[in-house]
Amino acid sequence: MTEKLIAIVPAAGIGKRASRHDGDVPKQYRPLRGEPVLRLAVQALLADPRVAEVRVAVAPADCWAADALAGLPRVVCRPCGGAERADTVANALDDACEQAGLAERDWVLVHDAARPGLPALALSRLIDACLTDAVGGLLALPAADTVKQGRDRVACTLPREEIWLAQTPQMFRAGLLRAALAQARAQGRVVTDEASAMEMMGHAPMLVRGSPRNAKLTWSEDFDWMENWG
Ligand SMILES: Nc1ccn([C@@H]2O[C@H](COP(=O)(O)OP(=O)(O)OP(=O)(O)O)[C@@H](O)[C@H]2O)c(=O)n1
Ligand SMILES: C[C@](O)(CO)[C@H](O)COP(=O)(O)O
Repeated sequence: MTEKLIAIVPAAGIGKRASRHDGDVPKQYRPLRGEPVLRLAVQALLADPRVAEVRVAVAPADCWAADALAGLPRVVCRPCGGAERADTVANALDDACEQAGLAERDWVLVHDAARPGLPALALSRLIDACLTDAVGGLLALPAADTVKQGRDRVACTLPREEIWLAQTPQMFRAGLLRAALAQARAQGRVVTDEASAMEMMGHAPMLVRGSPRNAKLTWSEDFDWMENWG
């Protein structure tokens, strides 16, 4: 592999939906099976030796990341957090270019700090698929249930063959992703994942099968079932 592959982990969120009380630590620092969620997410990325470095983007006033990441190899923690997830990722990409010489054609895996269960096989499936692709792609799960559209009442039933639920990591070339996030920001559009920004530029990211184990901790009760998942 001639181009470098690095990972960026946005970890600057406050975890509002997962907090039980005012003053709770953000969800990425809460323990799951005895380890901070962020540490588990970073370890999952480090499991693939092709990942040269994991750059964790935290809020400028963060006071938990250093402990959560202590002793892990190939990890850099940077105060790049922004107002929205996309701002954190864009800041971290700029920082990686300036600070670590990340080049336009290098590959970047963006992975949520709040996804501690990424299986090694799913990660290597994504990397294998994207390395030979012009654009890149993302892990996602095909819809398993019948899919309804509507708010309080069903407006229609959608063809589930075309519905995928986006996960992370999402893997793109650094230059293309930077341009896509900059364009979304300039147009005032808030994107919730990297693929959305790429789509707005006319690209069609590859859908690579993810894993139910790679679920995101979003709500407080997610900690209960993930803790007990054998
Ligand atoms: N300004 C932000 C917002 C989110 N994230 C990160 O993006 C990931 C996925 O976001 P989400 O689950 O929405 O986390 P939060 O924004 O923290 O959750 P909430 O919306 O409930 O506050 C998390 O690892 C979170 O730390 C980030 O780095 N910077
Ligand atoms: C990027 C993401 O994990 C894809 O599913 C997700 O969109 C991020 O979380 P949010 O709840 O949309 O903020």
